[in-house]
Amino acid sequence: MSSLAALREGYERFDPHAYLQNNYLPPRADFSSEEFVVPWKLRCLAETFASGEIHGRTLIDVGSGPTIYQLLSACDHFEEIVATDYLAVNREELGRWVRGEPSTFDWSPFIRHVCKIEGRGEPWQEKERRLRDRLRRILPIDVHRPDPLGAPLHPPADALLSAFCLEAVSPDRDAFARALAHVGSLLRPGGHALLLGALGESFYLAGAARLPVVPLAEDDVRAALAGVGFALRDFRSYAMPPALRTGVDDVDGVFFAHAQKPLEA
Ligand SMILES: Nc1ncnc2c1ncn2[C@@H]1O[C@@H](CSCCNC[C@@H]2Cc3ccc([N+](=O)[O-])cc3CN2)[C@@H](O)[C@H]1O
Repeated sequence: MSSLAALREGYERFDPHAYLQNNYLPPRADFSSEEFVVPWKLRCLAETFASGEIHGRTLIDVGSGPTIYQLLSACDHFEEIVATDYLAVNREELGRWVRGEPSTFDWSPFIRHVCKIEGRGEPWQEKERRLRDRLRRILPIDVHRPDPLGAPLHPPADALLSAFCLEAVSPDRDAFARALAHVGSLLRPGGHALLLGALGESFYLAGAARLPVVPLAEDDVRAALAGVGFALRDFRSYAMPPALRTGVDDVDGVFFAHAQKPLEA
């Protein structure tokens, strides 16, 4: 069986609720200190969007999984957010949240924290409403296809965001670089790409699923972005403290990269 086929089979056992518990409840989702990983991720995104430089009509989120936290600062700067994922169970989880259906994951601690660090005194319910209003499409995606959505995105995305997806669905660094090139084709020339991902991770758990991950070093991310011709604008990394090494994966750290697709193709 090819490594991609094995990955696809592994994802059939992916449990969104277990995944959310593993990564988006304490201890990792502890908002008491910026030393914890979730506040660090939210700050990277809030600070990047605070410049006002990144805005437009459409932002696409690649490999959204069952999470929306990654869109909380972005949603103020785009008319439409397009979420995507490979698994129907994740797309359905996102749809239930957008529709405000009961018994979906409680993202309010994340929304409150983002409103706090954005410092505009915005009631968190307004941010929640804005994201729900603007998250208008939830599409299937396969980053291993040259045309990940199966058809071009109209209009092309003005910005692309992807959190913890590409390294978790690529058997090796070359596949990671190819997936980046594929998703980069969804972004208009001059558009901004924001990537969050795992460093040094070789596996993670999501219920019955144990998924392989290509362990990346910072330079692998930089090289992949250079390889697709994107200009690196910002690169930050976070070292996972022992208290957050809970056994749900073997992540050494997290990276945040802000890059820009050149105007001329
Ligand atoms: N071919 C495909 N194309 C696109 N998406 C695909 C494809 N196959 C699966 N997918 C889709 O991609 C997946 C995205 S979730 C990937 C999880 N990444 C690893 C996990 C995440 C995580 C989160 C937070 C923190 N932290 O410290 O804060 C650490 C870590 C490290 N462990 C999943 O939604 C699947 O459904």
